[in-house]
Amino acid sequence: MVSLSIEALRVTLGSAEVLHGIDAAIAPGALVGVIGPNGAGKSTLARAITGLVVPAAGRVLIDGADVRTLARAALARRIAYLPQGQTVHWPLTVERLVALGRLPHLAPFSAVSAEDRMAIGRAMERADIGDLAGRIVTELSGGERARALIARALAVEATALIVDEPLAALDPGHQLQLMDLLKAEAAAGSLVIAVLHDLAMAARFCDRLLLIHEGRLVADGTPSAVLTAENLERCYHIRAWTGTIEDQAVVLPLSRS
Ligand SMILES: Nc1ncnc2c1ncn2[C@@H]1O[C@H](COP(=O)(O)OP(=O)(O)OP(=O)(O)O)[C@@H](O)[C@H]1O
Repeated sequence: MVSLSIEALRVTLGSAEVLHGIDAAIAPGALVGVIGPNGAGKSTLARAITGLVVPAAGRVLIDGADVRTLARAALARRIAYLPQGQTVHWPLTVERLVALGRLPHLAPFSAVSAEDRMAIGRAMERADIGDLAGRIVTELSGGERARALIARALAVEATALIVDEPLAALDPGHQLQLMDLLKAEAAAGSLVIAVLHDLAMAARFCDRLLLIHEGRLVADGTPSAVLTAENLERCYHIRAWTGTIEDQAVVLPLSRS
């Protein structure tokens, strides 16, 4: 069972320290949301977990191994990562793009196997993009492209999945579908972390929220424990209505405070 441990993590970008000592242990089975205002350090945390930024201090362990010591391909097989606002510059078909998710599994110059093709098919089905398979990625709408990129991350079939603001380009139906999918991935035993701006989606779907503010983890717990009036005021400077509708948690930002 995959496990992730973030220990006293400090990250400096340019001349400024952006993360000031984050500690968290994350296990599979729960959908973990990372929330916080713009510039809080959420993407930097996601990048540090995936070994893309070097900590100034502290470390990130996956299954007890420091991510900085793992070879890129080995790490890419363990952690699938969908960065924020990713674009595609090459006129690939959607199916070819999704197939790129299998790269960490391929030996140099080897062909895609039957197992890879099955993983590609599963990913396309889960992201609901079967009808886009032959389309050229650069000719897709923003939301269609976002779903194709999600499928590429799913095609890795890694034990951990980290997605950074995956809802931005999606319509409400596909937002709900993606959150259902992330929840199902977690329930099936994956370690799933989603950086989210949508507090309503975070409240409704996530089992645990990490609230980052000015580079510090200021709250860590269930949505109702984290999305308190005090935390929303302190970190987002907003007042919000929180409650339940049809047994679903709802957070509705009302005004700036
Ligand atoms: N390459 C860089 N060099 C210097 N500072 C950077 C760099 N990248 C990010 N930062 C700064 O680090 C801080 C954290 O950025 P980060 O992208 O992690 O925030 P975030 O919480 O993901 O924000 P958002 O919600 O706006 O995406 C910000 O103040 C940002 O300006």
